[in-house]
Amino acid sequence: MVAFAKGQGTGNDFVLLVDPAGEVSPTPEQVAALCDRRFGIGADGLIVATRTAAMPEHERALGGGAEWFMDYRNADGSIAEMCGNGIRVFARLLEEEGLADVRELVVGTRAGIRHVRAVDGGFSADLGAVRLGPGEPLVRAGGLAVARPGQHVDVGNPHVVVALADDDELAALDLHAAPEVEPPVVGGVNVELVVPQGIAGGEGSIRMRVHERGSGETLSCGTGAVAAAFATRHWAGGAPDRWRVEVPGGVVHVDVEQRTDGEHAWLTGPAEIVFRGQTAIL
Ligand SMILES: N[C@@H](CCC[C@H](N)C(=O)O)C(=O)O
Repeated sequence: MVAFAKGQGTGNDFVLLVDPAGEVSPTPEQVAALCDRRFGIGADGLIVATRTAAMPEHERALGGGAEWFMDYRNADGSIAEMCGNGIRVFARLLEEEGLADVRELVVGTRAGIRHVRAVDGGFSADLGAVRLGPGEPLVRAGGLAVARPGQHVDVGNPHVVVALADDDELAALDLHAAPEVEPPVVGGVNVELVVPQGIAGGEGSIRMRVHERGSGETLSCGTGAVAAAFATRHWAGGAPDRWRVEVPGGVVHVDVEQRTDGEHAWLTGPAEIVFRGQTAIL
């Protein structure tokens, strides 16, 4: 039996393992079994907390500086570079286990080093330089009569953001099947469907639903909220720098920070561990 924790951030939920020495190495089939909502624990993804020193290839690529590595898998067992909600839940787990000082935490990920800070009610994470991609993919989603143009956004992992006309159109979407993106993105893509709600007092507001690569429709996606904020800000002409993103599971905030390597996104939101147990799946 292996000890696990279950955590969530705005309803994006994760099975978490603490595996300091990197001994567990779950197979894709085991990840899918853990995340299965009927036969397993149930989650949108698996997060394994491992000491970076136990993962020499990642330690070399990151160049040191991060004691802990967040190894992220989607619910279907596929590997993802980054998880914006997951990194806050990861920080909460390390805090509760007494394994790190989370007032200022440095985390190794497949997308690079990420900085996380404890704030009132949750955590803020610098998700790095966000890049808008070229081209205008066409997206077909269940419930939309015609294909809509999208915006590629790289948040360390790939996203396509599509603007919808209004909240009724957002509510009527059927995201049981993955939206089709044309031309297709090799390796798959996360798709955010957004309705801009306006700008007031220097803060933009968006409502969003998401279909995550490897997990299906989820109640929230942190990197997706960042992608949605950056695409909407781009469509609005490059401002404002603070965004409120409402997802089915709650609200997160995105702040844009100008840095020498580009515009960084700070993602702020809640994170909690909801239960712990032992699993026979591993
Ligand atoms: N839910 C996450 C993103 C998880 C990875 C994503 N499904 C992918 O495959 O890139 C988030 O909060 O960012």
